[in-house]
Amino acid sequence: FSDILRQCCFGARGETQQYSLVTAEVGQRVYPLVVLKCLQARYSAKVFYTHAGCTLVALNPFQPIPDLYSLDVMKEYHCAPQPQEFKPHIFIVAEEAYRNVRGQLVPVNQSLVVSGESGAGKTWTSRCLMKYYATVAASSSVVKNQDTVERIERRVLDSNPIMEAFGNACTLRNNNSSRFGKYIQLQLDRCQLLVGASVQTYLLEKTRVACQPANERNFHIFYQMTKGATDEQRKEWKMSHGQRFAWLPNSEKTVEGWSLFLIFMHRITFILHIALQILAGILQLGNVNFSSSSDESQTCDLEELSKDFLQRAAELLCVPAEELQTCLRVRMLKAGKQSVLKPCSQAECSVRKDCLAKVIYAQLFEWLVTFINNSICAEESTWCNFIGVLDVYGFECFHINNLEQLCINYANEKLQQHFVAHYLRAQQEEYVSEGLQWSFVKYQDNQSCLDLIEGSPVSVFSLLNEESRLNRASDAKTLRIRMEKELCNNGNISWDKFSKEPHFTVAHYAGKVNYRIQGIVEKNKDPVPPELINLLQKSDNPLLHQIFTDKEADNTTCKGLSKVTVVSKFKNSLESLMKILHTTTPHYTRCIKPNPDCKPMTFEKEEVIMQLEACGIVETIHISAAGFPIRMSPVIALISFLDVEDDGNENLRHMVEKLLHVVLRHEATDPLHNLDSEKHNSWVHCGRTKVFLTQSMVSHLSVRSWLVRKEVHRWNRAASVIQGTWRKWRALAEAELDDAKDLQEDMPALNPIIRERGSVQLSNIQEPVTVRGWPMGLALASAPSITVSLTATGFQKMMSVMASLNLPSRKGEYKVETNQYTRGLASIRAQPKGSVKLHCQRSPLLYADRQPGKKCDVTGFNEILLEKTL
Ligand SMILES: Nc1ncnc2c1ncn2[C@@H]1O[C@H](COP(=O)(O)OP(=O)(O)OP(=O)(O)O)[C@@H](O)[C@H]1O
Repeated sequence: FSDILRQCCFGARGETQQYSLVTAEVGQRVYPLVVLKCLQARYSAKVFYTHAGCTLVALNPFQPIPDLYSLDVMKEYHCAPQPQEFKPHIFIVAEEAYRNVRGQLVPVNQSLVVSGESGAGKTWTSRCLMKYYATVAASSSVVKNQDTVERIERRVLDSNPIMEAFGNACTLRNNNSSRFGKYIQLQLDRCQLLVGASVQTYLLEKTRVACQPANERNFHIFYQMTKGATDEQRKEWKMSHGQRFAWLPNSEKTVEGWSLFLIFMHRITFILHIALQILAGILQLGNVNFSSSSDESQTCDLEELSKDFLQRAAELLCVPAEELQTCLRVRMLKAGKQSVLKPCSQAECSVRKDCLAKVIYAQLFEWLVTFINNSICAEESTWCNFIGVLDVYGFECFHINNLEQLCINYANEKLQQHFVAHYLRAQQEEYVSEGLQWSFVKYQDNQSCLDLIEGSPVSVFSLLNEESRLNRASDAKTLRIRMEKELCNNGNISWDKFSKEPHFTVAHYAGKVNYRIQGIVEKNKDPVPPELINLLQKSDNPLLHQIFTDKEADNTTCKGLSKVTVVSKFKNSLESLMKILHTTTPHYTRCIKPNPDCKPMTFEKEEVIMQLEACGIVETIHISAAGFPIRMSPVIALISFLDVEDDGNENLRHMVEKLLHVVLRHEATDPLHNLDSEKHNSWVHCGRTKVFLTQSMVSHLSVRSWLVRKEVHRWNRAASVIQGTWRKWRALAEAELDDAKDLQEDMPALNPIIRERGSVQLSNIQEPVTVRGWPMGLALASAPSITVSLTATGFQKMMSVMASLNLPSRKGEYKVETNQYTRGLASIRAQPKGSVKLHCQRSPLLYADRQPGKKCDVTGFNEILLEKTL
């Protein structure tokens, strides 16, 4: 957590290693809010990337940001000796992974996990990463082949628009939404040059082919085809002029990826032409409608216009029209070894038509991925390492959630578990390297939720599969009762018995989600009538014939479509993905969508906080808080806690530890006074380079004399921890100029903080504020606006310090010359009714409504440093 705020406040990782955020007396609830505020402040300052521990948070600006991803910026990050000291950027993640490969650190292979909800910027981020590698890992010595062989980097990048055309669609949440997950493996040779790539896809939303949610669209490729077809192609695709397609709603909108499609059409190979012909067949199929039949024993008739559409579909799919019609209208029932033909109802005909379109599209997409892989994948002997980019759907929770959401959220649970394990390990490693004797109490992970979904012997998946195997229509209520009975021991599942629609609720790490049971088994079976497969296998279209015949040999897909359920297939592919992830060094990027309407520069807090929870940032904070969330260098600890300077004493850290305990024990008014020292020992640890404090220590420190009731910036925390008093502060303030010089010598380390000030926001430090001179001064110097409540006495003391500084005064007015750190001219002026204002030429510094006997508010108390140095 300290990392988060360190980054939130100061931008670059590592830059202010020795400082940490200390939020005193804040419950865990407050942490995400602090993160939220920081992200908001950074967003409004047009800073879109923020490091949060081992994660990069990427806020979507929803507008092009000039020069943020330019070639020069890429080079800058690539060539920097310490890129992590630059402003947070996706290129830091990219470069870090690349350097890991170059350094051959084990595990050498890397995974860049990009997640977030729809429209958050995953695809954009993945593209940036790929462009980065295509640039920095490009071979400069391929010139010899350049004329004949397309450079591999280009080919990898060019495959993107093709995949997006087939797999992306315009949805309510994103005009260019990827309707599948993907893991792109960038293959590097011994010299870490990009020599190839391969793509693995997950869970294509094939239902979209035949059924588009209201106000959404079908896959881009269909619109690109209908808009871009030449007369010749129209003829080839049997599209009449101005023909409307039932499966292409909202055709009037602009077509995504249009210009890229034109390029694609130029380069298209013969086989892709054939693929487009199949797609044209699907479109014609979508216009086929059946009328209802009054007699169940009779087949449904085709509507008049549909005859022509069916004929065209059959021709494009290269299957006999008669057979196609029969397959759609008649189903085959098996009774033992006998088969019986039964006419389908109108609704069943429609389901079969949709099913045909879906199975063709899904298989075609799979074929396309293989086709692309064949063109970009390097020979195994030529590459030795890889960097994988995983672009997956984020956690989803809609009003109605179906099997698709269950699969997506299950994948997210898996990734979250992987992330938490990695994060815990990283934390643990840091403690070990710092020499801390401490081990994590087993963290409450999400294993029980995963057990609920995929575990054995009984789980949601196992029950769904059992139900799917039964040769009968499934009944939602019965399934719900069964689930309730079998899964009642798992605390992650619950039911609302009074709900009209049978459903179950899963408590995911990111929140509870209700899943509808109605239709879930059918979706899981995803049945494809064998008649349809037989028909496609007989197709004269070479591609269609090939993909469906090949699939027959592959028992897990086509033939097995009736056997291998959706959840089993998904679970298997996810398991292989996890296996790969486990063998790589992961890097996490969480994309956040700052508003649901994709408006530029609009930050809606509720939206963001939900996503912070869903992407596991909140969880990370909790894990961090379970360890030592506060870290500071011994120097700063000394400066902050005691009046000790870093004199190079080799036992510095022991001294700090000792002194810290002394301070803690001798604070008479502090409740820590009554606590045994054993406990103290577990709260403060001095590592090799940093002092570590636990969260509980922060809470205790904050209880009374160091009471800090709201979110407080780390500097104030340091200041309030200080044992000093106004008197001491005054003494310091009165010290000779030498003292000020000493201070200035110590300043270089702190200067960056002062320079970086601007994102610090504080409110309400309650009395008594124990200011012991310059750390507080620095704290204040680094904050542009702080509200501090002081007692009237405290205020008077401050005034007397002012007076003791011999500030030139006129009647009721003090003038203060500021020093190099504060710059500007300040003055304290008596205000009517006893209030006092401190003015500064550069910014209003201090405002106090002085109400004798009551607390006063002092606003903009940010440049007190000047008193000290004066
Ligand atoms: N860094 C960025 N700078 C400018 N615009 C961006 C950036 N990231 C995202 N966008 C904008 O946001 C839109 C949505 O982003 P993107 O398609 O990457 O989302 P996604 O997370 O992949 O969504 P989905 O899951 O629906 O595919 C992009 O089309 C682009 O206009």
